[in-house]
Formats: sequence, structure tokens, C-alpha cells
Amino acid sequence: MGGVTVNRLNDCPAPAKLNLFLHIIGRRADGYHLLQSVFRLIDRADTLSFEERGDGCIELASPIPGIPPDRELCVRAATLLQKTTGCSRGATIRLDKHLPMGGGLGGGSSDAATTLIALNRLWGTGLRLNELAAIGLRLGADVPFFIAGRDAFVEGIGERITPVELTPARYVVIVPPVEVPTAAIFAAGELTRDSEPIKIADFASRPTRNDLQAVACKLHPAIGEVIEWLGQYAPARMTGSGACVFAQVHDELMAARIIKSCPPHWRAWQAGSLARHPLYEWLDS
Ligand SMILES: C[C@@](CO)(OP(=O)(O)O)[C@H](O)COP(=O)(O)OP(=O)(O)OC[C@H]1O[C@@H](n2ccc(N)nc2=O)[C@H](O)[C@@H]1O
Ligand SMILES: Nc1ncnc2c1ncn2[C@@H]1O[C@H](COP(=O)(O)OP(=O)(O)O)[C@@H](O)[C@H]1O
Repeated sequence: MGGVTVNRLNDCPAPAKLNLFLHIIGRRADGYHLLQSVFRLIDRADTLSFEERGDGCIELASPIPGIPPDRELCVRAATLLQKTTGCSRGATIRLDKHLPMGGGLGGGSSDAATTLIALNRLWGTGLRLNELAAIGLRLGADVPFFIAGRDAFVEGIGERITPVELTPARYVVIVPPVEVPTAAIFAAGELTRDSEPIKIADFASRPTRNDLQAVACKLHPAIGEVIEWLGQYAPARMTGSGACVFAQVHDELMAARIIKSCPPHWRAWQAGSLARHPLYEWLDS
């Protein structure tokens, strides 16, 4: 091809997460809520490609309808990395969006994390994991978890991350036909904000729940309907601030049977746990 070097990274995954439980244990002076949660990576993902450009511009070649470019999380992540490192290079970003927005699967945060990890490599900016996580936290509370790249007990607002080893598992995930804005759930007056803190050693043996679930179900009754329906087959719970609902199942066959009987107005799919972020090896700790 005439010796022209095109610097690009294609098909970089941005995996989703499930919050196996989520407890709100307090509130910071700035209004942000202190949580305790186990975050688990799953093998459903958005896909991103990055091509370097010499003019310093950041362009999203596949804009998301309804999200202005300067609010889009990949563009914001790329711009913040440029500013923090003084890098003069730019990038054209292509985002193939598969994860629902406002679904509690962390899709936007994961897109931002993948952008930081990939551009740090493409631009040769050489930031280490902790430095990228600090940039990520400015974009969203879930971003540092995706940069850390493995299942974790997460505290604070998302910045205190302790890796945990979980047994591999299969899940059914149902996407109710509603988009839940995270801020609206946290703002609700009736939200439980005083759950008793638990120790990391205890979470597997203690009863857990998602403290955001009751408020989300009140605002969006469709979420409660999904929890009730999926609960016929296995204990079902909402992830994050909703709207998606998940249940752990025995195997792929059981998942397929449940999905086959799912009412047609709900999107349902199965997912396997993911031991490591697919780009895990691109980061130096
Ligand atoms: C609750 C979680 C659990 O994973 O849910 P999902 O959003 O993934 O569903 C996250 O911590 C969400 O993180 P993220 O989605 O990045 O939230 P952000 O954009 O940082 O925050 C949106 C708004 O929610 C409120 N907020 C968020 C996180 C938090 N710990 N306390 C809050 O009070 C704040 O009002 C904030 O302005
Ligand atoms: N690349 C992106 N993907 C998804 N949402 C984005 C993106 N960029 C900006 N957003 C905004 O962030 C909000 C939260 O997105 P997302 O992380 O998918 O939600 P949640 O984790 O609550 O499911 C969206 O409703 C949207 O307005």
C-alpha cells in the first residue's frame, strides 16, 4: 500500500457491567452518594475503532442521535486525555453502540474507559492505570472500574476499587422499554441512604439488595414487571440505577429457554461473566 502508515486500533470492545448488589451507605457533602457494590464484567459490549489524525481534532464518525458531540463520553474522554497530557494528536472515533443507554450496564462509562485505554496506546501518552482512572473519574463514577478491568468490590462513589475473584457465571439480562436517568434516581426523597456498611469478606454470606431498585420501580413500573416475570425462573434484580434486570442461571440452555418465553416487547439476551477486560494487557499498573 505504498508505504503509508495508518495508525489505528480497530474493534476495541467496551464491555458492560452488572452490579450484583448496590448499597447506599451515606452521602458526601457535595451530594454524591457513597455506595458499596460488587461490579461484574460481562461479555456484551459496544465496539470502538480509533484512527489517529495529525490536525489535533477529535471527531466521532458515528454520532449518537440526541447526544451533542461535546456531551458524548468518548469525545469527552479523548479531549480530557489530550489536555491532561498536552498531546497534539487527534483521532477519528467510530462507536458501534450495542448496549442500551440509561440501562445500568455502564455502557457510556465503558466507552469512555476504552477510549482512554486505546488512545493512551495509540498516542503513546504513556499514562499508567491509576493516572487514567483519575481522568476517568472526572467523566463518570463507573469509569475507574472499567479501567481497573476486573470484577471488584467498589466503594466511595466508584473510586475505591478492590479486586475480587468470582465464580464464572451465566446471566439472563432483560432490557425494559425505559431509559432511566441516573441523577433522577439518586435525587429521590424516599431513597434508602443509610444501609449498614459491610466488610468485603462478608458480602457473599450476607443478604444484599439494590437500594436504587425500589425508587426506579416506582418511577418506571415496567422495571418491576420485568423483575417479577424473570423472578419466576431465578432471583432477579435491577443493575445500577436501572433499567436492566438480570438473573443468574445454571447454563446457556436454561438462559435460552427463558429468553424464548420472554414477552416480545422486552429485549432479552444472555451473557457470560468476563474474568478480565479485553484490553487489560494494554495497561501498566
Ligand atoms: C449507580 C451506578 C452504579 O454503577 O449506576 P449506573 O449509572 O451504572 O446505572 C453508578 O455509580 C452511577 O455512575 P455514573 O452513571 O457514572 O453516574 P454519574 O454520571 O457520575 O452521575 C450522574 C448523577 O447521579 C448522581 N450520583 C451519581 C453517583 C453517585 N455515587 N451519587 C450520586 O448522587 C449525581 O447527581 C450525578 O450528577
Ligand atoms: N457513548 C455514550 N454511550 C451511552 N451514553 C452516553 C454516551 N455518551 C454520553 N452518554 C450519556 O450518558 C448517559 C448514561 O449512559 P450509560 O452509561 O449508558 O448509562 P447507564 O450506566 O446508566 O446505563 C446516557 O443517557 C447519555 O445521555
